[in-house]
Amino acid sequence: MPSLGRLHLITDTRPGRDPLTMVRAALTAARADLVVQVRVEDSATDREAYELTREVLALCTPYGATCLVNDRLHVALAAGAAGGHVGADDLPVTAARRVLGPTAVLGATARAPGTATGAVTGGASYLGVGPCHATSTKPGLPDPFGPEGVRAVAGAVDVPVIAIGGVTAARVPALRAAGAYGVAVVGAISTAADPARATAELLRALA
Ligand SMILES: Cc1ncc(COP(=O)(O)OP(=O)(O)O)c(N)n1
Ligand SMILES: Cc1nc(C(=O)O)sc1CCOP(=O)(O)O
Ligand SMILES: [Mg+2]
Repeated sequence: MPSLGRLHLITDTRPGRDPLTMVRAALTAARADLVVQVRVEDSATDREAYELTREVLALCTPYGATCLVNDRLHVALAAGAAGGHVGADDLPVTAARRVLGPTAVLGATARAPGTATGAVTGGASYLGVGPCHATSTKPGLPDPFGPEGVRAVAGAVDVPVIAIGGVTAARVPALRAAGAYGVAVVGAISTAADPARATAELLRALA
């Protein structure tokens, strides 16, 4: 299984956003250290998800960066991505692992230690743990649980924990101290005036 990068950039495909420009900018700063997770709106078609994934892969490959696909594992496989990420409304982790095969990267969302240990037993290679802080990027999330929520999950598992939700460079040290291996962001890069610089700041905070 490939070693996992510490900085995960999740594509921002809300209306008016330009995910490919954001990915290009982040790659210039992070190169092989970046993991790009292709996440599309639920209303997007599989064809749109596939085409975006192929475009993201074409950007990532020359840098040696990793491309994952959120939710739609058939798109990940068809496009040739390194793996996928599933949560409570997606395929169960054991089924996702069967779909992707033994060597793919498989992320699973875990908000509590019990879910986390179950996901690892089912074959997750990393966990997305959040929301750590309040976020306006995704509606309907439970209340943020801060670094202490990350600590509870990280203490229960032996796979990398990727903290998500309202993550900024300034918040990275506390999340790392709580046991996060890395972080996943949307807004910290996609809404930054200078996305490449924002990426470099996140990487510095993670080092
Ligand atoms: C790294 C990471 N962590 C958590 C999530 C959230 O996944 P999920 O709970 O399935 O919600 P959606 O992203 O599908 O709306 C994630 N995508 N990545
Ligand atoms: C897609 C997603 N999932 C979350 C979770 O907690 O499961 S938080 C989130 C959005 C993260 O965006 P931002 O970095 O802009 O806060
Ligand atoms: Mg999902």
